Amino acid sequence: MTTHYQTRYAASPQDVKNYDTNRLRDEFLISNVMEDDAINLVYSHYDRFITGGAVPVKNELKLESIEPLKADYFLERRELGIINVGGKGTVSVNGVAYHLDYKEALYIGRENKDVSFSSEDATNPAKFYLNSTPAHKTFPTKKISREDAEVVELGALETANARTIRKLIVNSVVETCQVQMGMTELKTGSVWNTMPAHVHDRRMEVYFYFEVPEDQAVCHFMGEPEETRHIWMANNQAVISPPWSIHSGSGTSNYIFIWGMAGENLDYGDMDHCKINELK
Ligand SMILES: O=C[C@H](O)[C@@H](O)CC(=O)C(=O)O
Ligand SMILES: [Zn+2]
Repeated sequence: MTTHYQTRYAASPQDVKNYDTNRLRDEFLISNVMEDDAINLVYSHYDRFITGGAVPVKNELKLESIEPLKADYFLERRELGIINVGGKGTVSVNGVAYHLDYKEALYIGRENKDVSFSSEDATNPAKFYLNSTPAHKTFPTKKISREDAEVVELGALETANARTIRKLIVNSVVETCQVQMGMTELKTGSVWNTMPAHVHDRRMEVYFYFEVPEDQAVCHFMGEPEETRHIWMANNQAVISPPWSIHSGSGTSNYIFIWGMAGENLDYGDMDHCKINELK
């Protein structure tokens, strides 16, 4: 068995107010995303968004359906976004090979039966980060290289939030039903992401932190703007952000993270910003 999955249910902000540290982590933190020779998946009831990782080392890994989908194959009614955060690797889609270098992305449309993952070099395996959402239509599979990304510079060194946003799987770059993904890289000396924070009640979001140095951590903030909580996170961990929650982090060093979203619209800019001095 190389595929493991967990189910996470959706929670009301009224309930989450009462969660202690462990309960908050059990509901929202995804601690084991990347495991050698395994596909690890978390099926969230927020927009039925699946977060996962595939790390082929000795063997090629096949994307298999999981029980909650009640589908003959994984992408029967779903689409999939992938970003490689490891060594060079290949995603094969119905026999067509897509080579993904570090930080390159692939969008796979609905109804592709055979998807498998392999690494070029077992000593430096590919680490495929996966986000999948229900899809009503089949859009073409497309590789998105670093040059294809829409790039935005945000923040400033003075406020420790200077960062580069690379929109990889967004509707100006590739057609999707609902999944959107991109990558945000903090400049050296900058530690704050998504500050000023925002919410978008129309979409849930998942953050996956990587390139966090071994002895450092990211303190991720969640919750309604007037009722925030924090989750300390290590390298290669993901966190689910409910639609009603802010999603913003501060690291003890700089780091990179992948954001993935799904929900009501595909409008990246549709955010309700919070005033920094009004956060509680
Ligand atoms: O809804 C959009 C997402 O939260 C991220 O793209 C925000 C982000 O990467 C940042 O500001 O650092
Ligand atoms: Zn957001």
